[in-house]
Amino acid sequence: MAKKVNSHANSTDTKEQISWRERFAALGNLPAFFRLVWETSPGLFLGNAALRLIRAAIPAATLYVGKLIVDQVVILSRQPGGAGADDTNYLWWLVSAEFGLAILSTALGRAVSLLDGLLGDLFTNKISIRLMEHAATLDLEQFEDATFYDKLERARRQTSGRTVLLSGVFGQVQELISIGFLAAGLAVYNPWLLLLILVAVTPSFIGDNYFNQRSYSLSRSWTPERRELDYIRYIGASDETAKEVKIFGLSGFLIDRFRSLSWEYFRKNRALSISRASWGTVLTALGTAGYYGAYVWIVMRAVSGQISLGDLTFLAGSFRQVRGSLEGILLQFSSLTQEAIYLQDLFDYFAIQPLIHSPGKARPFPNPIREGFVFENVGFKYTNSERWALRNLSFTLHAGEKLALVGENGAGKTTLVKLLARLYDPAEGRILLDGYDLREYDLTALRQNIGVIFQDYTRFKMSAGVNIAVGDIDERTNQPRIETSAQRSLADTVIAKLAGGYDQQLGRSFNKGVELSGGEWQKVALGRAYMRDAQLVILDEPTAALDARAEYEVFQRFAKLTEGRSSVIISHRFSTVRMADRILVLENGTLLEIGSHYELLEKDGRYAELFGLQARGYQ
Ligand SMILES: Nc1ncnc2c1ncn2[C@@H]1O[C@H](COP(=O)(O)OP(=O)(O)OP(=O)(O)O)[C@@H](O)[C@H]1O
Repeated sequence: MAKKVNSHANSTDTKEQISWRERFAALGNLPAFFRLVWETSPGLFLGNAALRLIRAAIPAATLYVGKLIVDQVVILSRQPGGAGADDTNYLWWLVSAEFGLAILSTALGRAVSLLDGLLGDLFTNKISIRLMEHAATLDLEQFEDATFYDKLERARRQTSGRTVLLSGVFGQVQELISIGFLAAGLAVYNPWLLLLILVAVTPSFIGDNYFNQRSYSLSRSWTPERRELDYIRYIGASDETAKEVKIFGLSGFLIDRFRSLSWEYFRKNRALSISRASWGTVLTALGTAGYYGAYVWIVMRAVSGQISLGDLTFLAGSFRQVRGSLEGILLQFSSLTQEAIYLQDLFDYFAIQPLIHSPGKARPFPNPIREGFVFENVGFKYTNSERWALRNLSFTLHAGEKLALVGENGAGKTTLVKLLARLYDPAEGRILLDGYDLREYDLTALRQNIGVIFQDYTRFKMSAGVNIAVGDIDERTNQPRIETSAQRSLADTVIAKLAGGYDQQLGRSFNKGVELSGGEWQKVALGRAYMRDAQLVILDEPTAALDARAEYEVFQRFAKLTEGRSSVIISHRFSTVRMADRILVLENGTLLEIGSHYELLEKDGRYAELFGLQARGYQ
């Protein structure tokens, strides 16, 4: 599976240096990016573009009006005897026009930032939702892959940072149009001026590109460490870990780790920032020299009378603006390509496809299940592990049968359950349901028909009712059903004690949240198993935290309520296990023995040994 994940990876995944070709290639992500922005809000997108277009024309227009003003002033001042002072209508009209342009420019600037901000917020929400939607389609195995996590982390960072790219690209286009207007004016006087500008800004452009590339490489190569920093920050200051951090006195250890890791990153980043700032100063000075060279040329032409004073102000102003804008564009270009490369991470993440999915033409799920589940030589190995978690496993879980799984820690019990629910697919052999491979059935139907409560079930920091309703979330408003499920799992007595009843917020993270004890949480989580009419109910050590009386009662009820349905129970308590129709004993991922409690005792094998051990402990 890791191979599959990696095969989607961009080539930049494995190396930290990005070539120019890759930079330009990354720009290919822009159309897809703009499609996403467009889908976010066509209205805001169009409005933004239109306002920016108008704003792009303002600098050239302002400069031109300025030129007309200067020329007019010169004409009027040359009129004999101050006669010009009486003929100022045109002049004032020009001044008002320039004033109007200035006001318009500010207003448009504000409007554009407003639209940028709104569009950016909507876009961030949209990407966050897409991120979650996509995560929901992916395989559990993909989540357990460190490369995947790095990719997910980089993609997640895209959700907030992409608005920079948005206004960046829009700004670029606006600047380009602006330059077009101004350059046209310059070219009328002397096209060489344009060339001079290009030459003047090139050094700082190249320099900036170089440093952007290095900073991207640094940040990318530090993705795992950054994740670790986030993780340490979280466990160093979270309600879930506070207890152990205090008791074991872990804060010093955590802070030291955070300090050394973050300091190392800071050091590397600082070195880069300093050399970037120094080089930036030198290279920009070259650009400034180019500008003043051209300025001298323009001034000399004005002195020799070849151009008017108005022309001088227009040319000098245009030249300064074009240089500034061009420098901005070229600088932005390098950060734009960098942003576009970051975008690649986002699209890479969206491109990861789950390997576990429904077949094109799915077989209808049997209702009721007639024969049951048959494991045929099933073997499974976790991606990040060399060991077989399960191997050569063959047995049948008959329809309506109650099967208990027994085995030492790490024997493979939970793994077996995950294969039944198709959280993973076997690497070897196959699992049949009523004679057909599990992979031939619709995945959603399969999951709907299997209810699993895992030992590491999630304690959702939500209301008590929702914590039960997650067993069948579509029924979350079905209060009678939630309450019946709670009664069946003994959660009703827990909830009766809560001030807010079923609406009581659980966990301390949010306002007025109440924390439950381990056993109380377990009773609530167990309620999830009863929310749906699953044909196969699996409880993976569901009673480990329950007291003896509660456990006995839970299983009595469970046996009664799942009568006629198949169930799998994982437990280390033999008082529970012996209630099952058959018991499957696993050792190191292989089947050691299978049979009823009495059959296995008679056999006097591992089960009998373990049962004897526990029974003696109670004597
Ligand atoms: N996500 C995982 N990635 C890699 N290895 C795993 C993963 N989950 C489990 N394993 C390994 O697979 C083996 C079987 O684990 P499994 O959780 O199925 O055992 P178990 O019988 O349920 O144990 P326990 O009684 O402790 O719950 C163990 O060696 C474990 O280390």
